[in-house]
Formats: sequence, structure tokens, C-alpha cells
Amino acid sequence: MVLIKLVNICYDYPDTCGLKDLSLTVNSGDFVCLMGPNGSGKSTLLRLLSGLASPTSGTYQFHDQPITTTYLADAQNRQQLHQRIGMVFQNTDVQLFNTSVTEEVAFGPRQLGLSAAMVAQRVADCLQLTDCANLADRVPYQLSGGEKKRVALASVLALNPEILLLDEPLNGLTIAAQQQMLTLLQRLQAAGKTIIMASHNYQQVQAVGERFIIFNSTHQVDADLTRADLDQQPARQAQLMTL
Ligand SMILES: Nc1ncnc2c1ncn2[C@@H]1O[C@H](COP(=O)(O)OP(=O)(O)OP(=O)(O)O)[C@@H](O)[C@H]1O
Repeated sequence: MVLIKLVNICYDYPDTCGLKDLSLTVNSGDFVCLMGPNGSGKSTLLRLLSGLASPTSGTYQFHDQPITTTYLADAQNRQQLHQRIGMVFQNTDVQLFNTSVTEEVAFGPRQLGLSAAMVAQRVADCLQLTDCANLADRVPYQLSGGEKKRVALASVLALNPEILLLDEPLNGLTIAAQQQMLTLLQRLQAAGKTIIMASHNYQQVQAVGERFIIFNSTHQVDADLTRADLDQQPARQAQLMTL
């Protein structure tokens, strides 16, 4: 089932291009890695998909619903989109603002109007899933980089989104923590989530990604390949290793 359809998307910042002529579809259950050099447009695409920005031109549909500026001007539509498409930011400090990890993870479900018992259940489930139960009473701002990433993911999962957008989720993590994060993402995919993850490190993601969308330095998609495609293209793999 097609979840996301982008046609001829361009996004311009005031004095530079962010994305150029991007068309793609994402199906339910995909595990997509957005690859490309610094500044190629990966984060810009994630911001558009999450509804934090609207394209300068082109169309974005989610479940056949056009996600337009007018659509996003409605607070209820925005809230619904944010519930269905969760985003873990590259800099998790921008999304962690509560006084304890428990409060952080409870914030979203409370906003949805869930009962106190359901909120508590979701918090417990998501803390356990992300291995954060031991952090429940800590202040998010004071956590380590890797802990912050897990808490940010827990707070997004608490909304039970269909799609998870992750911007460089492995950056700054130890090898063991990277593996833990990738295993968790694979489990989430197996549980039915669609994963779209930006990375510039092919070595880190090659084992988990099933589809690789590769941007070039002019903010365009250079290639859209399955893992099987990539296995047949050593030159492309070598190029990805040097991003
Ligand atoms: N807030 C902004 N204002 C102006 N230009 C921006 C802004 N954010 C990104 N850009 C520009 O848009 C282009 C795409 O940037 P983007 O952050 O999407 O790239 P990226 O592939 O995620 O890079 P990185 O791997 O470094 O995170 C770059 O040329 C960048 O300089």
C-alpha cells in the first residue's frame, strides 16, 4: 500500500535550494535509508514529510490526502499528521523539553486525550521497548547523547505512528548503541512500522536498509535502489562508503 507519494517536489530556502525535482513513493512497511553528502537534502525531505515545512512546488500526498499549506494551516490536521508520522530529530535537544523522561514520553499521549491509565501503559511500554525504563525519573536535558536519542524515540513511539522519520539516529552513538538502535528499528519494522532514516554512513545502515534513496550534491535523487540492486553494484557501494 502506498503511504507517501511525492511528485516533482522542490524546496527552496530563502537563498539556497534544499530539494530539487523529487518524485518518489514509499510503501507501508518499507525501510528506507536516505543517503547523500552533507547538505544534499535529506533533512529537508524529512521536514517536508513530517509537515514541518511545505514544498515550494510539487505535490505531497499521504494516504492520498494532499498535504498542502492550507491543509497544514489547520491545527487538527497538523496534530493528526504528527501523530501518524513521527520524527526523531538529528539534534534531540529540540524535541526534549519536559522535566522527566516519564513526563516526556507521556506528553504526546496526553495531548491525544488518552486516559491516565492508557498514558501510563504507553509510557511503560515505550520505555521498555527503547531500554529507557532505568531513565524514567531522569531529566532529559541531562542525559547522554545516546540516551537522549532513545528517549526521543520513546516519546515518538508513544504516539503509535505509522511512519518513523529518523534524522541521523546513529550519530554520536557507540558501536554497541548503534547496533542496539538498528535492532530496535528492525523490530519496529517487523511490527508494521514504516521507517525512513537519513544517514551518510553506508557501513552503519547497509545491513538494515531495504531501499536506498541516494541524493547528490545538487539536491536531486541520483538513485533509488533496493539492497539487492546495490549488491550488484560494487562501484555504487564504494561511492556510498566515501560519503
Ligand atoms: N534552515 C536553513 N536555512 C537555509 N538553508 C538551509 C537550511 N537548512 C538547510 N539548508 C540548506 O539546504 C540544503 C539541504 O540541506 P539539508 O539539511 O536538507 O541536507 P542534509 O542532506 O540533511 O545534510 P546533513 O547530512 O549535513 O545533515 C543545504 O544546501 C543546506 O545548506
